[in-house]
Amino acid sequence: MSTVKSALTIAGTDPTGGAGIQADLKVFQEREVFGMSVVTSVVAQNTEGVRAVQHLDVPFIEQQLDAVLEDITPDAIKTGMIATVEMMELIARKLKNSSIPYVIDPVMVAKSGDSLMDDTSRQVIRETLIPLATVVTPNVPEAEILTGIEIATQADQKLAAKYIVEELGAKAAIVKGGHLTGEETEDILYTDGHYTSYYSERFQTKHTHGTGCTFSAAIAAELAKGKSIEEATSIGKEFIRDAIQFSLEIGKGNGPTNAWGLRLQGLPNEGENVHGAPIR
Ligand SMILES: Nc1ncnc2c1ncn2[C@@H]1O[C@H](COP(=O)(O)OP(=O)(O)OP(=O)(O)O)[C@@H](O)[C@H]1O
Ligand SMILES: Cc1ncc(CO)c(N)n1
Repeated sequence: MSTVKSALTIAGTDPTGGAGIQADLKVFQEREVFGMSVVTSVVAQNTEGVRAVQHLDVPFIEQQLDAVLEDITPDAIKTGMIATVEMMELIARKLKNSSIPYVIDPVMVAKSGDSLMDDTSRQVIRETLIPLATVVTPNVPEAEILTGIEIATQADQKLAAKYIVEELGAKAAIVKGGHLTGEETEDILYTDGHYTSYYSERFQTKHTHGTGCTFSAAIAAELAKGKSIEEATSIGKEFIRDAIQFSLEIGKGNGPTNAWGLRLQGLPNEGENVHGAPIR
């Protein structure tokens, strides 16, 4: 029996591989958990923006979920783009009595500004999915929609994180500071009555496609390995820092994060792989 832990992502797709399901699977692989995925929406997007979206039928999403869950029990679950109320209700029904750590990245708008969740769902996610979450990882605009609190400062981030736990019923919330300004980014975790801040330098780069997906997938992977919420967030923050510092100039728009991080700080030398080992 394998001792490798597994994680399941339930999310939308990005054919350029930088966000959504594809990003999550790369992060799971890099964090050494076995990655599994259920697709909710197929998105025609690239580093420049979203061109079109097709939502899969809810009964078909259910068939995918059943196929995985009746075979393999994941050690952690992450949801990303869950665009409609019907999809949320399905996932809530499936996860209601589960004790599997569950990370919600409440994806609403892509970096390009394109909407990935309809208006009703932005409200309904509060009642359906958030109460089931082990960790919710909103960026500033998402936290504002979830809580109704305008966020401009660290104190506002704290209020919002506490609201998501105390009022909406999540076990923990991390209000990310990527959208604020300053020399550092500060992500604020609230859980069990305590705040913890996670910092990194703010890199001046436009290559931030998929940062939210990468961060939350890394946290889910660490929870799958049995780490505490605080430890998982700390590892996730280091992981996303490296993935942004060495983000990849791939595509014509905002390039993707680099899940290899420190191991690929530039292009590999000719004849070598990302580990610096010869390609045979
Ligand atoms: N320029 C930057 N330099 C360093 N860290 C950053 C930068 N931008 C974002 N981060 C960090 O990346 C993580 C993801 O945050 P962000 O707010 O960008 O997520 P997001 O907006 O949900 O991303 P996405 O566009 O994928 O939805 C957080 O830990 C945040 O602090
Ligand atoms: C499918 C998907 N999920 C999340 C994001 C947010 O980056 C995106 N661009 N696409």
